[in-house]
Amino acid sequence: MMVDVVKSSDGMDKVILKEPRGSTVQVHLFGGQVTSWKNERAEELLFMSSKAIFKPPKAIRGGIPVCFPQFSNIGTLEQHGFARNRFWSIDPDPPPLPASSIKKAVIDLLLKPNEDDLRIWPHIFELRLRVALAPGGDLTLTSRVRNTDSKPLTFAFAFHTYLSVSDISEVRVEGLETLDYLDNLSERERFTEQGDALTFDSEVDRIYLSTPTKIAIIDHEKKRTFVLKKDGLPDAVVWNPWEKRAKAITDLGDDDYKHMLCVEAAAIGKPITLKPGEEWKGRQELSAVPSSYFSGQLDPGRVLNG
Ligand SMILES: O=P(O)(O)OC[C@H]1O[C@H](O)[C@H](O)[C@@H](O)[C@@H]1O
Repeated sequence: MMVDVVKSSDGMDKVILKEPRGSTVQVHLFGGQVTSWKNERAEELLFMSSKAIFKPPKAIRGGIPVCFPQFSNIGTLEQHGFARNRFWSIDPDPPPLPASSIKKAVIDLLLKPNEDDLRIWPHIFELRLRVALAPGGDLTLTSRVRNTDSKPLTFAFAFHTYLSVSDISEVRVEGLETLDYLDNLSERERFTEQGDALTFDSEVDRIYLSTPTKIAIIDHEKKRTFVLKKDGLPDAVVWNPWEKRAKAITDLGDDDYKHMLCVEAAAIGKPITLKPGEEWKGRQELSAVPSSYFSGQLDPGRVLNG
């Protein structure tokens, strides 16, 4: 297991995690943002925009930005909250790892409010992000928010995960059937998903409420399935901007929408409230499974129930 800190003169310091079979993860201290996750064949599993800007103070378009303490424009703060636009620090003395994590490459990042943050959001807190790469390449993100203030703290949270897909028209998402969702494209009106798996042929921007803990994202062309497991994050956002909106997003290439899908473990429908001294924990675990793993037969039922 290797953890390297790479200093950079442009302020974009990053951490590289490596496991013996060759998978790697890259985390930028700006935004506490995972910007790359590669399997042992060095294939990138996360989407990064062809026009991504690696320059503060704007969040990087791709990878896994953290939305905290607000999701989208649901609140008075900047879109998706300020955490993704701040410099985080490395915790040199993190709490001990559970025995099951001993073989992982791990880094703990911390975000505490600065004076500007306190002016716009008067709450003292500590947000810890643990990024862990397991032998074999599974990527686990664990966030902990501790209320270190003397009054209650209420927030929303999302791991805004941009998955890399070969062709969005060939992608299917399983695990969200029959659930209720808020449609961001119609003023967050509540709808119920029909029985079929989710496929894509136009813009999608939905907050699925109280989802199962496993979601499968099946990329037919690549013969690859991403399995997203989550804990403490009841909701799941699914977003693809499609052609027209992609063109309006300055740091997204015109055709980039074809190769990305955001599936985001989140707590939005019921914001989290912590009493003074309390701590909340949310976890998102990602694995990429080749379809040949299921003897050439993609069987998302097995992925979801296994
Ligand atoms: O452009 P950003 O602020 O990064 O937001 C990108 C997208 O994030 C989420 O997925 C929201 O549901 C979308 O409504 C939003 O467009």
